[in-house]
Amino acid sequence: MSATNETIDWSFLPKTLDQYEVNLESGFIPAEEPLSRLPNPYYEPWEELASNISQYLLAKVLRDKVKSMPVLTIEKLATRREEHRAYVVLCFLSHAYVWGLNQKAEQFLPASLAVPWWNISKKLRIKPVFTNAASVVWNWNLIDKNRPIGLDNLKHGMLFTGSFDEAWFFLVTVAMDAKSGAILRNIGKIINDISKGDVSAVTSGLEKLSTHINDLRLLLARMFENCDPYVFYWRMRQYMAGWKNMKEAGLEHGVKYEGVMDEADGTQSEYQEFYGGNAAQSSTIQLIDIALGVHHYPINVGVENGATDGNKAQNIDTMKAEMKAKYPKPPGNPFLMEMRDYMPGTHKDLLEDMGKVCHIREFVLINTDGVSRIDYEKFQAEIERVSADDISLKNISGDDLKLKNGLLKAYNKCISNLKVFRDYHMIIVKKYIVNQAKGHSFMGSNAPDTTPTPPKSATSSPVQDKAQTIGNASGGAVSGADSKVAGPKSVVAAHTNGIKPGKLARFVEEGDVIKGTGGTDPIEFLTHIKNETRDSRI
Ligand code: HEM
Repeated sequence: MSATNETIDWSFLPKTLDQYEVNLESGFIPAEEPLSRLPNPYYEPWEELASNISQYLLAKVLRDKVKSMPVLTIEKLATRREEHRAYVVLCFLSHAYVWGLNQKAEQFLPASLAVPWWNISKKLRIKPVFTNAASVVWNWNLIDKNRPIGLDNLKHGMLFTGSFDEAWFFLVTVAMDAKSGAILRNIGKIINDISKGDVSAVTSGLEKLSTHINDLRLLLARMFENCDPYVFYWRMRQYMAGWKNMKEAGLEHGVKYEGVMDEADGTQSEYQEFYGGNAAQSSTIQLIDIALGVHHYPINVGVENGATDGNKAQNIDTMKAEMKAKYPKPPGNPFLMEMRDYMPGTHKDLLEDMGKVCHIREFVLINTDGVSRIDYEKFQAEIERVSADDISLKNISGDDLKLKNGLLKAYNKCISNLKVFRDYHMIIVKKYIVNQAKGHSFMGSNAPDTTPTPPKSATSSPVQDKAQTIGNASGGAVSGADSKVAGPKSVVAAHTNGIKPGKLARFVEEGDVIKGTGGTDPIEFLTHIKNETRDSRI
């Protein structure tokens, strides 16, 4: 790996980048590709199931095979990469076991999966549930080992369904998370430049960061190329779901990890409830929020609510102050903060430590006094907090208006691009979840116009053809070329002709809340997060 950090002094962090298990090429994505099989034959029972997961699901024999599998120890895992591989395999097998294929959800996870999964998760300091680390961070391979990570050089790792759509969903996220190498490098450089008081260098660092954020959006837009919203919603998504607030899917109390003992009293542990896998567990976007000082609050305490009426604003100010005391560093929103427990422990450490030393926003606030249109007093507290930490961010740009304006513009461009990224993500959520659940848009042929249009092939995918057949068979519910459907009931009718939706993949009526795999009401939650991003412009 080429050393790209010659000019960056990382001593502002208490640990080395190696200790955080990040690198400056692919960031949170490991420098060395993950193992695609555990080398020790002792783990053959896991690997045998792993290499046949979709076939065993289809034949409905996976649960029996898991039940007859021995309980293996994790003590024979010899390296960190082996530990990662073990976690990935156990995540996929356990979620396949619990959710099944068109089967009732299973609330008891046998010891053969539960015990090693619990232990390896503890060792990696991550939740024993399917996460972004399992599907993305430790679950890819390179086609050509001499070329860098990119969508044209990635092979998928483990999958539940074995479909192109699922592979693409994970690989797009790998490619996005791999951008965190350049982002991290850039943030490190900006922190160095701040300590030198070099406004021009900070400005150019922020300009680069705005480009990186834009690159993330362009990658996200490529989701439509090979991941069909129909397949995503009706076929894949259920496997990523967790067991918190999952009563309607048959897991009212969560899942019991058989053979896992309560550490306090040595008895069988109780039902466990964990959120499912979702990209809010990607450390990359949190790193950007931290870098830019974009603070998020619990729903209804957002910055955008502060301006409405006097009393409300006062209450909100109090609540905001309380939340800031509880979560002083961005992102701050309790759900986003909790998602850090679903990241590899070392990545969580980096985000926490970075939050303590990254004061780009405060630097911009101080050095754009007089040219920004903000009410300066409103941000006094933020600046005071930094001073209280004994960090000097004195005004070094003096009266140079050109420098000040350049800095302001570069910072605000980062915020705008992050807001556009979140706008775009919201479009994805509507297409991939909301429209599917409401039966408004059956297929993935309608990508938004704002970004590269999906290739023609996406409009005549095998899935779409299948849907047309089904539609015709059930009385013409699917209306021809653009695959729009009349509404949920007609699509339910279509489904009874072969495709059987699981409990999680289901239609909802107008006004019903559709949950994300992370368990949020995604539209309310994501609107809130993106409005706070918008309001962070200065
Ligand atoms: C088909 C594609 C995707 C869908 C349907 C989707 C859906 C969602 C949903 C529903 C949430 C709310 C949390 C929950 O309850 O699950 C969420 C949050 C989030 N997603 Fe995605 N997502 C997709 C792809 C991605 C990708 C590729 C990324 C890139 C890293 C990403 C980044 C995020 C982030 C960072 C959040 C937390 C909110 C924020 O910070 O803006 N998502 N997503």
